[in-house]
Amino acid sequence: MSDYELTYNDYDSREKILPERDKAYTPVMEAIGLSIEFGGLPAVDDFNLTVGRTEICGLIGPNGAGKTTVFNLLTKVYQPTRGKILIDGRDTKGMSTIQVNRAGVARTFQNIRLFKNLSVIDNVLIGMHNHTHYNMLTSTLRLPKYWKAEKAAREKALELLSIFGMQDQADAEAGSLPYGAQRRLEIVRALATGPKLLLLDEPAAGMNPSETTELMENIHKIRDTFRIAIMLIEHDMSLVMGICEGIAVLNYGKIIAKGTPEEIRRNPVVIEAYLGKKRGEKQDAEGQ
Ligand SMILES: Nc1ncnc2c1ncn2[C@@H]1O[C@H](COP(=O)(O)OP(=O)(O)OP(=O)(O)O)[C@@H](O)[C@H]1O
Repeated sequence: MSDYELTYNDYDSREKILPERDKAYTPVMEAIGLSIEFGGLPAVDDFNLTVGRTEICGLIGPNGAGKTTVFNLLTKVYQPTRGKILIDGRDTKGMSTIQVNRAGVARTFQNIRLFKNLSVIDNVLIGMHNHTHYNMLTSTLRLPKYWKAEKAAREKALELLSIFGMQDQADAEAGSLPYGAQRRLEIVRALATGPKLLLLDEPAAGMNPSETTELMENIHKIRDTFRIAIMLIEHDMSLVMGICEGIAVLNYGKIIAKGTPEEIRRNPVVIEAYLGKKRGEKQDAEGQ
């Protein structure tokens, strides 16, 4: 048995890759023995992962490995067959997608899901409204408290848009934005829900290299400004290796390695299962 096999799912070893600064705090997310089956086939199998409060963590693996399913479990789109998820130390068993969002988990999707006919700022305000507190009467009668809350929400939305330099596009129709800007808007909308853990599903998909570099800077900026954790699924290895502090590698629903970018890069199991497969795919393509 190799060293890697010994440590895959060893609970204590999961703490070892947390950034030093996060070790004294309750992890923002702990998945323990998380599993889900579809039609008797495991899509995610005994998934164990701890994410530190301010960590940028990558989830990588070949197509169909189970990465998006993990995000769907963390956001309660699916309930697990076995195992549990703690958010900020709190068991999320039985929570709905809205409840887990209120508990601090927000996400973006592989395929952009904006309200394309609404303005940029309205898309952000929708994210915020889950968390705006005034009663039906205040809202229906447009009482002063309503206008005060709306003004504060608008100011906050503009501030969030300014992270990506998008405040001047606030009134543009979301669907009219270029592709990269729509992806950035999705991140702003997720941030508007005030998450402790932001899940980004392939944030760099379809972006050109300069947009990707800018995105990497912005992911850092978001983490540093809001002091939150970010977990991302990404096929762009330069982005993953460039910004993630901890990386987990999935293959056929199982974690086959966890470690720092450097550890992952030289892990023979990963090279075989993931990078090796890519090389094989490339050879197939070249052979055609
Ligand atoms: N609702 C579902 N019903 C049946 N099977 C599902 C369902 N959701 C996911 N799966 C299966 O679970 C497995 C993992 O899929 P998933 O989309 O999580 O992979 P992935 O790693 O995100 O892949 P990619 O990188 O291509 O997005 C696949 O075999 C998929 O067909």
